[in-house]
Amino acid sequence: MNHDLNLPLPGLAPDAPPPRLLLVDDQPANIHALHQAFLGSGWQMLMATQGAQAVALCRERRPDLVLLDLFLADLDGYAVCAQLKADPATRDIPVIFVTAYEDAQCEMRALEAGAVDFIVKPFHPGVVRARVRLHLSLKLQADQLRHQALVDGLTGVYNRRHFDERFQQEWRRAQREGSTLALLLADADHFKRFNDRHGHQAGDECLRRVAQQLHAGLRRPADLIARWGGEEFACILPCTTAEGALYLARALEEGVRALAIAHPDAPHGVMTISLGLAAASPKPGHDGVELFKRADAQLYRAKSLGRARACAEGFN
Ligand SMILES: Nc1nc2c(ncn2[C@@H]2O[C@H](COP(=O)(O)OP(=O)(O)OP(=O)(O)O)[C@@H](O)[C@H]2O)c(=O)[nH]1
Repeated sequence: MNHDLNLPLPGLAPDAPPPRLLLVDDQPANIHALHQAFLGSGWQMLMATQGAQAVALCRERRPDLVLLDLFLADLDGYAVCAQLKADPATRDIPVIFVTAYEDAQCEMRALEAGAVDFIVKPFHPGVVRARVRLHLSLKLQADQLRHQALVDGLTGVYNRRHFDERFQQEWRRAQREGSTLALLLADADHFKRFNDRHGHQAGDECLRRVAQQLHAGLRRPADLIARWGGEEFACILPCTTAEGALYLARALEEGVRALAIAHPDAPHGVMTISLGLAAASPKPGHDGVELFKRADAQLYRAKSLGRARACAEGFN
């Protein structure tokens, strides 16, 4: 039993899945020896005997850490590490080299290629575990910080900064692919009155529930919701026409209404939202500002028609 593996891993949330390690070595016996070092950890082990296979596994399965042999039959470890560091999807995965070459030049090259550590074979299993634990916990803590930077602290949906970035990406993608992108703006109705009657804490709780309901109501993996500010939310709906977005917006409105959050000072007696949306097939040289203006005008129309509804251009 490796007792050090039973210690809590700093940075690993209690409900998080177990960490995933990728072991890369052209000799199955070496993979077996590394694997033995982590027996009893409950961690997930992935294995590769070739460099290209290791890179592909990193892209597909996103391990939390890679233990990488220096000499492989196809790509050498430096090339594997450099490829991982060059790809935004894999660059944050820490790489530890494990090699029989106790040579300062090799170690320098490994660190220059982006490795976080260098272990010489034959290794002591306890030392490998200690180093892996250290780099794994640093990586998990960095993951948490990266995640917090994208998320709105109150509601748990994405924040406006992340929304702006993703909107630009989706806008460019729609330009390239000639597809239609819809933008949906949603605003809680008479929210000032809700705060005034129930207090800000209850207002915050209400916003959390509305945000989670909106999030749960999005149907496609590429759809994204963010808190746009205050009591307003924005959704990006890639590959969606105005008609499709209106269908979704109506379902979102019904979903929030069905939460039945008591709001005695609002016409329906419960919290409702108003939504405005617009869709565009972006042309080269156009930015998304106009789309925001058009969605905002429809939100204004929904408010002025009595709230608790969704409006889109060309639809009553
Ligand atoms: N509790 C809480 N209130 C917030 C938060 N952000 C914004 N608000 C409040 O939301 C209210 C928005 O008020 P208004 O913009 O007048 O809109 P409204 O009362 O919702 O009225 P309509 O939008 O016209 O239906 C203000 O009282 C803000 O203080 C927040 O994070 N928590």
